[in-house]
Amino acid sequence: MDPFELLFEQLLISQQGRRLSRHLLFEKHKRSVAHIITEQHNDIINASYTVTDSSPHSAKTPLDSLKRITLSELCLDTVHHGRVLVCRNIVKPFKMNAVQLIVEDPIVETGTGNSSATDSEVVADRLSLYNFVNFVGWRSDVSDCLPVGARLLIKEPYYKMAADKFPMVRCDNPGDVIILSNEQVDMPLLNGLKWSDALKISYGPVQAAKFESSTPDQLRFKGNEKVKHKEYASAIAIYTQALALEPNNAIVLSNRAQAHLELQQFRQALKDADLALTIEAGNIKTRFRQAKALYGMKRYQEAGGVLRDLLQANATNTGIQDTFRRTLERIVEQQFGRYKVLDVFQEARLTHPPRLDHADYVGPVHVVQVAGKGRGIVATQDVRPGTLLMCSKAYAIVFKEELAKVHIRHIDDLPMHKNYLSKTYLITKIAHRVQQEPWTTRELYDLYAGVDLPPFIDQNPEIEGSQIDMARIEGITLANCFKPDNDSWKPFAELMVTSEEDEVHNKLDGGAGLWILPSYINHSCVANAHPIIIGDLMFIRAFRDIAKDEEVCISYFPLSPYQERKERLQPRKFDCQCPLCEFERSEPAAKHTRRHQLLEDFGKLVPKIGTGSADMIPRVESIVSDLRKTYPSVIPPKTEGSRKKKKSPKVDLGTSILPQQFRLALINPLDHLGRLYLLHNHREQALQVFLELFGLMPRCGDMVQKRMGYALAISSEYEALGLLGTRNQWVDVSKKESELMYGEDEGEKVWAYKHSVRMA
Ligand SMILES: C[S@@+](CC[C@H](N)C(=O)[O-])C[C@H]1O[C@@H](n2cnc3c(N)ncnc32)[C@H](O)[C@@H]1O
Repeated sequence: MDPFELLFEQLLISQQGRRLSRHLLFEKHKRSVAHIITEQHNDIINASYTVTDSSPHSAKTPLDSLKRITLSELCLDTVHHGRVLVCRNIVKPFKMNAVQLIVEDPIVETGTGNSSATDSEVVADRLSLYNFVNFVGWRSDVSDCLPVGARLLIKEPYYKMAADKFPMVRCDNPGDVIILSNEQVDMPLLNGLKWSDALKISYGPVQAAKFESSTPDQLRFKGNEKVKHKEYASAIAIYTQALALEPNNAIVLSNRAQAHLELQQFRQALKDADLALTIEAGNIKTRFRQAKALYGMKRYQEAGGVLRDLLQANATNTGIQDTFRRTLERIVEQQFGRYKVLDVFQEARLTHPPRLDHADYVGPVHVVQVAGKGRGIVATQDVRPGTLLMCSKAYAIVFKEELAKVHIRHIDDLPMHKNYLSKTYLITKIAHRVQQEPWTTRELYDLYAGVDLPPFIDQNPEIEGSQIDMARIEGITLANCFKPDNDSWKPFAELMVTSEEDEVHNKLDGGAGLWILPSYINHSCVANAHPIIIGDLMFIRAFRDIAKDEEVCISYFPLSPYQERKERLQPRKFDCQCPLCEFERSEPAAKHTRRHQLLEDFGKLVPKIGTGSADMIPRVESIVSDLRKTYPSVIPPKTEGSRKKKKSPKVDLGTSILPQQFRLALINPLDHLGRLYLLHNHREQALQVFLELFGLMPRCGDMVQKRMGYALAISSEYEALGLLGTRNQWVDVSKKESELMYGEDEGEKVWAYKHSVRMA
């Protein structure tokens, strides 16, 4: 450390706990910027989010009712309810975990021509804007959005001691920060206030009251440059400055619409395109942008109308043709629930990350109150197995492949589950979406947020401004997120407890996503519906007949023995009342204990079974035999004699769900036994085991997927025995299960595709 730095450090330490002087504020700021530049963290996505307390502050009082407070009046460790801080940014801000600025108070004009303070006496302090998720990674300069001289209003500011033991003004909710535009300088709150001349001294001829002095054209070119470099947020900020000078500039409006489209801010894009078209109605580029915005907002019919008009005048434009074709496909999906599932699968394999362009569909279901469960979903008519109940695109999603670049940075004493990369990143993504699209806040905040948070009660159909309530977003995420997985379904329910566990889980972290309508579906171990996630789309189909007004349930985890299911539900704090749970609860406790013991013994054998040693066969057979004895009506295993007859048993499609059929503890050991038999060429025994396994698995939850696999394994064994008729019968059974999962039209196609992919 050079002598100057040492001296500086000592100075800081001696000042700890006290407000930093302007000079030290600037020094500290400069050092942080230098640190960011050296570390070059721009490509790392910082997934940290932060809440100040268990319930982070977000101001609810309207601005008009707030009274001004100055920096010098702020008290430590206090949220200043009913107050608003008027301040001005005096540095190029940077972003680490938060956007960091230095702000100063205005000067009060006394009316005598004198001011209440001289420039050098004006109080300045640090302002940290957390959860400003516009930018990912670290940025040494974010002055495009918060330029030097920008005037800010901070609603109900929180003044606290930062980790470095110096105070700062901290704001957790971006909705509490108002960046004043040039036009807003006349608001009553600013009456009698003026700003010091210090900026001119530090930054040369900066106009303290203006963002930048350029012509609209200069700003447009500058904005276009930002677009070229894909810096869309900055481009929007610059176009906005241009529009402040020339509000009816149709080109700038149209360009800003394009920048919004790039950021998927469709509503803003539409607003700009609509306005630009009132000025210049015939502009094809702007009309096309308008259509794209409508498409992005899932207003496919309207988008189709605009595109049809455009095509009449521009029949050969391939871009418009392609968007029109896609729009028609979306209309069929949205209105009739007709998806080309196989195409969706292939799209998911080819798109990285697989965020797919498809419509949402709401089938014959709606949300109602369900006794003892809060809200739930019921069928609005009788539905058949395989019927698509809904298809939903994730509100936000993090795929496994995106995690490599994600980084978690610890700020406060974060609870351990926040170390779980994908959940943490998902929470910041959700916050980002709320910030970008505040009109989606209501549908998000209406979701169940866990036992500790009361229902969201803001009655506004559209919540004004962005209300980033990180505690609520966190609660909603933890209560409702699923793990994405092509062709799988695993809901994501576990909570992290220890750091060692986090380590293990981080390695297994497969991403996380939040889907709005599916979040209303309650759990049943013997669920009648099942979600399949392809890319960021969740398809939910009925697996059995569901009567009108019957509740639609999915299983939140794979079907497993009672004890395991009970443990999986424990963090969710409810007891499942499904017929299977009730049946198993009614069994004598001794049976559960015995099964549990046998499964533990089996668990210890698994590593040895993995070696494939033939010695393991009698050991597993013995455990299976003992497990059978713990169930009431055990089907006797086939005798050697009956197997010799090579008669195929009747195909049981398992459509009835009787709790007594569930001999779940047998599944895993039998699966291993079947594989061991195959490995040692005891094919007939393997066949008997697969047949039994198929019979053990009723049509619910993950069992359907497994039934498809076992039916196929059975068909291979019959083929080996030369019983081709029976083989074909089992191939058909396997395809039938696929139809349940992917629909009658597409089930067989997907089945063929999946098996060819598996073999490739
Ligand atoms: C994904 S949400 C389902 C929708 C929720 N019921 C609501 O009102 O928004 C999960 C929460 O619903 C409740 N829940 C789900 N299944 C349940 C069941 N079988 N019995 C009781 N409560 C259940 C639990 O509170 C659970 O944490």
